[in-house]
Amino acid sequence: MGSSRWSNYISALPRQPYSLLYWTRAELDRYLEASQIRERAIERITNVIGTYDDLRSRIFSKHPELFPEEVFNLETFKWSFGILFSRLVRLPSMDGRVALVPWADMLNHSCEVETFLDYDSSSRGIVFTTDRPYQAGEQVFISYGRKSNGELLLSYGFVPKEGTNPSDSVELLLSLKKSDKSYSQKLEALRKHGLSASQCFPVQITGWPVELMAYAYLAVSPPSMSSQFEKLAAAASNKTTTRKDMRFPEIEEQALQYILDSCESSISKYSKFLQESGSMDLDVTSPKQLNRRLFLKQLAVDLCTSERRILFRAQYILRRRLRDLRSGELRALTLFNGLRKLFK
Ligand SMILES: C[S@@+](CC[C@H](N)C(=O)[O-])C[C@H]1O[C@@H](n2cnc3c(N)ncnc32)[C@H](O)[C@@H]1O
Repeated sequence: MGSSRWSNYISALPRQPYSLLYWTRAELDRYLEASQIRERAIERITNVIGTYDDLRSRIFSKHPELFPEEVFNLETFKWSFGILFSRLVRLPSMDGRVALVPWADMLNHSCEVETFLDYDSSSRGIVFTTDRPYQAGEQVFISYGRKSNGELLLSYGFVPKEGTNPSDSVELLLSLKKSDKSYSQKLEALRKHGLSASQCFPVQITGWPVELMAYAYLAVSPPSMSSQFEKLAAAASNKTTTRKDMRFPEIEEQALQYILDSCESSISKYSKFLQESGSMDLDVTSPKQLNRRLFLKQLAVDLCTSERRILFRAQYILRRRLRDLRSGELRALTLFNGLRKLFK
């Protein structure tokens, strides 16, 4: 490596990138059970290990003289991916191609700046133009992209302070009910559009996407609406143009209640973890192990607190809409009964 022009750069890279790639399965289960980011981490780890196993059986093991085990092993492979996930830069001027940009990748992320790295064809180099003035000696930040706290933890191993990330979101899991009379018809419509019986949708502090609403409408729609299943599945998968004004007043209340139920079940998982986290780490044998556990737990507590905060907001909005809908219905019913009495 010493002969490489990149040797100084490579030796300055962290020995263990901070990312969920380095959490064990037991740590993911213990600390991130409430968050959907756990599934993303498991998927990512499985993919990295799967890719390594595939390369080892097809190439490394057949050419050990070119790929010696002491260099091309799972640990170094994982390290390389950890480095890539935490340092790759997407370059908009090069059709979004990704690159490792030595030294520029030493810049830390701030959710408050809109400064991105990009390729500049006139100087044939990577440039970044800051969106604010900096004093000499002040730390300069860039943006790693509009990512949620969960995505930042997944790839970069840190969680911004609660309430400071305007791009923060939480994945809400919605599922078709197995007892639904139209279960198989709905599932068929979903599959046709690349979705499944359980689906995650991002919820932000400002609200939720129309795709989530379409999925909820589909989940609660009665068999009499079967002609709409296809259209709703398409809207849930973001494959339709007519979804902006999609409303079904006859099942709106059920759809909102269905989202609220999912939201509340998710909130209770977060609350359980946050409540139990105080007394979680007493069963350790070494100070090193204790330090690691406390560090990971703090990251998990920060993530879960920020995700639950978004769900609390969604819960508030949903309850208010339901209350308005129900009081509107009640007013209409009272009016109707009044008129009936009048004509008796
Ligand atoms: C592209 S590197 C940034 C440079 C890093 N300080 C270094 O020299 O290795 C990304 C890593 O920096 C750290 N990092 C970046 N921004 C951060 C922030 N706002 N808070 C905490 N850690 C941050 C995380 O460990 C992340 O995995």
